[in-house]
Amino acid sequence: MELSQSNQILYMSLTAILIFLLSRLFSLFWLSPTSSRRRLHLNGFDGPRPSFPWGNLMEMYRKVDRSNSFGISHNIHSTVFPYFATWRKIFGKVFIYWLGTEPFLYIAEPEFLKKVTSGGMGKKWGKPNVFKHDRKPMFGKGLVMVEGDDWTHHRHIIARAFSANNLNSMMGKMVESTMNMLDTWSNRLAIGIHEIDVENDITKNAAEIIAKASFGISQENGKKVFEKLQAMQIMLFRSNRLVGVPFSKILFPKQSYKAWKLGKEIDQLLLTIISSRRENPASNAQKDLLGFMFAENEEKAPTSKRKLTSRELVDECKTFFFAGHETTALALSWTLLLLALYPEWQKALREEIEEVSKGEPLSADMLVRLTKMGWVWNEVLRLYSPAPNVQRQAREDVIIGDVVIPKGTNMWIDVVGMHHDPTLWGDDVNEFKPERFKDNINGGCKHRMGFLPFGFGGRICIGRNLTIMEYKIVLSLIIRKFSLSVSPTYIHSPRIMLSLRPSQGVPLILHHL
Ligand code: HEM
Repeated sequence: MELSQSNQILYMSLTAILIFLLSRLFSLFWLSPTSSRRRLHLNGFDGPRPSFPWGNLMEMYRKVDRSNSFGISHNIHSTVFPYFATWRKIFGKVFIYWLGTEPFLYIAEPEFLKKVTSGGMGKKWGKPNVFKHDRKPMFGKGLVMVEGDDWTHHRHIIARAFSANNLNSMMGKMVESTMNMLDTWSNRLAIGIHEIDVENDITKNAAEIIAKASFGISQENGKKVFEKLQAMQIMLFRSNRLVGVPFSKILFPKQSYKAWKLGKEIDQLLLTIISSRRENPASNAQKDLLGFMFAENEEKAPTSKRKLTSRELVDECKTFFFAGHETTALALSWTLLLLALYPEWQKALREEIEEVSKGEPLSADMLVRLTKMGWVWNEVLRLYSPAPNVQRQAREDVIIGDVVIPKGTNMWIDVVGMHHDPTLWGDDVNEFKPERFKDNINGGCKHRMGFLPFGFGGRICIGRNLTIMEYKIVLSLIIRKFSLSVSPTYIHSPRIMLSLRPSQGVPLILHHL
């Protein structure tokens, strides 16, 4: 009798817990998104109808033929974002769509973007939590992800580590890695292989450069970190995550476990590098970002100021690797393709390099004088922006006049959409015309927030000086030595895989000059 009574109590308690959990889940994943949707709708934001629990993901993942069978067109927006292109025709340049149960405010209208983010509004936006979870193995609590006072503190220390002097001291590492890549290209040419998938090699080279620049790979542990970071990159890249869908991680347990395990190994190795540098201050003086952050952290920061912990330094090293190498490699790969397509620009840049360097090795001062290369850089970032979108999430209600963007709403800025918008750039928007940047740093865009390859506001990319330096060095070394033309096997198939990639590689035909 007593036993059955205690069984009954246990049964009732379990039922109560289950009902409580189910109602919490119901409220979190159904009631709360539904009420957000109603609020957004009342504030005039329309958009495609979401379904539970996918939101609009099913329409977004629908297969479309993305290859451009009619030759190479730079009019890529409807190829890379077919769903946005369709919804824009119906709902305009600002609307709401859903990733799972997460509302996203789509923006391809720079004036609207300015209104909701400028002045005091900037502080109301953070980074979307939904991506923080998804990208944790890559960025941890590095600069890309932190917010508030933590962000100010990290940004301050890291910005100083990225000073012009520090960056200049890294030039040698960039030249060294690139020369090794070019030697392998020469060897292939010597045995009659002229077709090279430059994207593949450029990405490996950029990964090596950023690893050297971030934490050094001359020692065993550095090399291991580099290899594991590359393995993680490939794995995360292959994983098809259902961002925003509740519990979607449990659908991919093997990948999640592998990413977690690799992440732990990388952390451990980086922690070992950091402790060995702490214990041996002589090796601390290494000219890489970790060394520079150490210097800022340990020596220059007043003792009263909080320092970056070893754990935070680990996350920053991973952040530099993931935020820095693929983006730079893509800018270079798209550039090589465009220079192969437009030999007159290849020639112009080659002449400029010779004029500036007079055959001498490049110095930091010479890089600044490669102005035409600067126009090409901007034009490539405009047409094929490696970072195709910028995101934020409202940390509190954002009120502009009568319109309220409720706390928790994510913002998705369609950079590709704005960079290809004829109302902002004119009828030649889809043409490769580097000279549009000749007398205008905004390339003649009618709105200063219409050209955003590096994001905007306080969170603008911290690595942009490093990346342009690497770009100019690698590109100069390549076009000084080789002529480039497009291989008949090239298929123009730009695709979004986190970044904007040539999904079938960039096979080019190379010849020694
Ligand atoms: C062509 C190359 C690159 C492109 C197109 C690019 C683009 C971007 C964009 C769009 C953002 C987001 C800005 C925002 O949210 O408003 C960003 C942030 C960031 N980038 Fe880059 N990036 C490049 C190279 C690099 C490199 C080489 C590094 C480091 C070595 C780097 C490190 C970062 C970091 C740490 C952030 C976060 C900044 C913050 O939140 O304060 N990036 N980048």
